[in-house]
This record gives sequence, structure tokens and C-alpha cells, in this order.
Amino acid sequence: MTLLSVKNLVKEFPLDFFGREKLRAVDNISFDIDESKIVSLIGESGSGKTTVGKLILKLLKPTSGQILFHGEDIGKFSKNRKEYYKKVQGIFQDPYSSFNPIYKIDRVFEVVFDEFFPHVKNAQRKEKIEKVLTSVGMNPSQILGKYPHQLSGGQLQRILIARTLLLELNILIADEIISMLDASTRIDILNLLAKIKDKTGMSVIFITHDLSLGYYISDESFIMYRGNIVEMGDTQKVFHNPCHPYTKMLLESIPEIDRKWDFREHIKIETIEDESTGCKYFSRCNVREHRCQKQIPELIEIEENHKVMCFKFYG
Ligand SMILES: Nc1ncnc2c1ncn2[C@@H]1O[C@H](COP(=O)(O)OP(=O)(O)OP(=O)(O)O)[C@@H](O)[C@H]1O
Repeated sequence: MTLLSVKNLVKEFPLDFFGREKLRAVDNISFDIDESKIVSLIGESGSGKTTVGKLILKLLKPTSGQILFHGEDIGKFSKNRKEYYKKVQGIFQDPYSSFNPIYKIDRVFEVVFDEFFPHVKNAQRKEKIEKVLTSVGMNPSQILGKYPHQLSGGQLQRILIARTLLLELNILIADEIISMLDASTRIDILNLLAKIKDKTGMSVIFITHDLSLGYYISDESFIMYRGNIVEMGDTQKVFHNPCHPYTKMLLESIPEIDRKWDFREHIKIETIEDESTGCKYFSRCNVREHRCQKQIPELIEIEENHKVMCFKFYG
């Protein structure tokens, strides 16, 4: 079942005071998120990943296009935001920023009850909080009553994940949530998300610049480049049969333990020329054709659940 449909979404930011110049951070993207799926949005810094997450979380308004949640335009939830946020929530890179340092950890749970379930009595709240903490592998007696600075980044991210379990979410936007954590804690958090997905049917939009993490965790991968999704589909297909030159370049850039760094293997990065009428990857592309400078290719399906935005695949 489709939970979320993004249709021709565009977000522009004004670059000057009068808004005469604009930056198109998200450029006409469309995708669906089905139930119980982990979907990675992967791309380099500035490709528009976080902006997509913020648009879905209604923290920004789209310039044009639509986001449908269970078939309803999310703009319609403006009067009833709580209904939407009961089902769609986000967790961000820096866990410390989600906690107020002067309050004990317990408060992040209390806020959820006060906001969404004010009728729930204290004893029942405590029971539920302990249950969700236990289900993310934490011992409530060692966590509750502590202040944020007394816990590690990994523990705080786990607590934020536990908090979402109070809500029975449909969609969690996880924006670089493990980039501040060490390698083993990262894997623990990824496994936890996968476990919650399997158990509850929640879907996760996992935003990352790290291809290996995207590969490890996701059912589907969307590769973003300067506001466009240039390749998307089943993660196995995108990673084992990469078709867009940008996806190929990203995959070739992943360091491997038995391969020494050799700059000659890597594609040189040219300065980005103004290619406003054509493909945004034109100036970096090693398979470019004349038409790429003038026209923008559409995403076309090259096999089931695998699309690419490149003229090379046009018939
Ligand atoms: N509020 C804003 N005002 C103006 N420009 C913005 C704003 N937010 C984002 N941008 C610009 O939009 C583009 C996309 O930014 P975004 O944060 O979505 O990228 P990202 O792929 O998430 O990058 P990162 O991985 O570094 O967070 C960038 O060029 C950024 O500078």
C-alpha cells in the first residue's frame, strides 16, 4: 500500500532580498513510499535531501507540486497538524539539539503524551515509556531521571527512536541520524530501525550522503544530484547495475580495504558550467552527448523498479 506520494515537487529558495534570483533546491521530483519500506535518499552535500525531508515534514512549503499522505494533500493537514505528526515524524543528525539540556530525559516522552495523548494517566505513561525504552534495547532504570549530557549520542538517538514508538508512526524521516556516531553504534541503530520496520510496518526515509549505509539498510534507493533524482529503484538493482554516470562515479569512489587510493581511477571533477537548458550533470559527465547540453532527460524505466535520468538509455 502506498503511504506517501510525491508528485512533481519543486522547492526554490530566494537568493536575493527581492527574490529575483532563486535556487532550485528540489527540482521536479516524484516518488512513492510504500508501507514497511526503508528508502534511502542518497546524494552529496547540497543535493536537496534535507529539503525533501523538510517538505514532507511540513517544515517548508513547496513552490509547486504535491505531497499526498494516504492520498490526501498534506496541505490539508494545516488545520490539524497533530493528526499528521501522529503519523509522520523526523529525527535529525545532532541528537543533542532535540533535548533541552536543563530537563531530564523523561521530558521528551512527557511532551509526546501532553501533545498527543493528554488523557493518559501518569502510571500508564510510565508503563508505556518503560516498554518503548525496553524495546529499543535500553534499561529504563538506567536512562530515566538522567540529563542529556549524561548520555552518549547513540543512547540519545535510541531514546528519540523510542519516543517515535509511542506514536505508532507510518513514516519516520531519519536525516543523517547516525553520521555523528561511531561505526558499531551506527550498525546498532540501523538494525534497530530495520527491526521496527519489520515489527510495526513503519516506513523510513533514510537521508544519507553515505552510499554504503544506504546499501546496508534500504529496500529502495533514490540517488539525488542538484535537486533531481537521477536514478531510483530497488537497492540491489541500483547498486549492482548502476546506470547513471553520477551513480557510477559515486560507487567507484567508495574506499575499499584491499584497494589503495589511486587518483587516476577517479573521475576528475570539473567546474560546473551554466547548463541551465540541459542536464545538470553535463559538465561532470564522461559519457555526455551533444543533446545533453540542451535538453533535460526524463526518468525512464530501464527494468522493473529501476529508473534512470540519462539520454544513454533512450531508445
Ligand atoms: N532555507 C534556505 N535558504 C536558502 N537556501 C537553502 C535553504 N535551505 C537549503 N538551501 C540550499 O538548498 C540546497 C539543498 O540543500 P539541502 O540542505 O537540502 O541539501 P542536502 O543534500 O541535504 O545537503 P547536506 O547533506 O549538506 O545537508 C543547498 O544549495 C542549500 O544551500
